[in-house]
Amino acid sequence: KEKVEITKEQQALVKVVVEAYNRHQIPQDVAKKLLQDQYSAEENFLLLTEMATSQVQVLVEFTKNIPGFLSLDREDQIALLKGSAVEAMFLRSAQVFSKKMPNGHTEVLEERIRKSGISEEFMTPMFNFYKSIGELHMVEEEQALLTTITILTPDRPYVKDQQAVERLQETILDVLRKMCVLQHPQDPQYFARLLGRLTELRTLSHYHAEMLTSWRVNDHKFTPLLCEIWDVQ
Ligand SMILES: O=C(NC1CCCCC1)[C@H](C1CCCCC1)n1c(-c2ccc(-c3ccccc3)s2)nc2ccccc21
Repeated sequence: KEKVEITKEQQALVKVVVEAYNRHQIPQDVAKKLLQDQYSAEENFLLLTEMATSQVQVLVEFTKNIPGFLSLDREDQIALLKGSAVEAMFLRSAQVFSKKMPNGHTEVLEERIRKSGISEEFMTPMFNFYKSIGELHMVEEEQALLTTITILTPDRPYVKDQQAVERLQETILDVLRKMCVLQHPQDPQYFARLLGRLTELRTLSHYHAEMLTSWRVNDHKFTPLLCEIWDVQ
């Protein structure tokens, strides 16, 4: 039975990433806001564009703290941000949805999202993903490292030096694998299941542009930043 141990520098890396992840989180209040009132499709669309815009800004700040990210080619940094922003948004949404809430609140939140204006056909894949993330009961280190692994995906469009990104991603994968073994000794498949969620996340993210254009509102207005990130308009 191999003795798994996290090295000093790996501990330091996790600390930097988790602190940055927690520091750069948009206020959790989106769930609270949604629980307070039932909004119209227009108000929900506006809320999403506001949330998404601040999430992208937060993501940029977060990546500055990923060891090695700023040493990548500058255009590759942009390509990684552009390529992972939607996935990071769905992953964050899943984590917000899976947070422990008082009895009945999750059901209300689900109802509000179902009635938010997103067309029906996307609800099943979206909530299947949210629930599969919830079932993992990830600790915050796992959430932060999984988001980092998503950002450091080498095969995003327009990435030139894929090897450099692969090296950074492998560093994070290695420490996450060890943490999973230590955190979930009874479940040797846990790390594999965690990575399997990233495949589900990529599939869900394929629908994002259609989810936006089919939102039940008359006029779909996007900020220039979101046009960049969301491949719309
Ligand atoms: O505010 C939100 N998400 C924030 C994004 C940034 C990070 C924090 C969370 C939205 C709201 C949904 C209801 C209407 C208002 C917006 N949200 C979603 C999304 C469903 C579809 C989404 C999407 C994204 C991109 C493209 C096409 C579609 S996001 N799932 C949630 C689960 C729990 C709490 C909120 C949740």
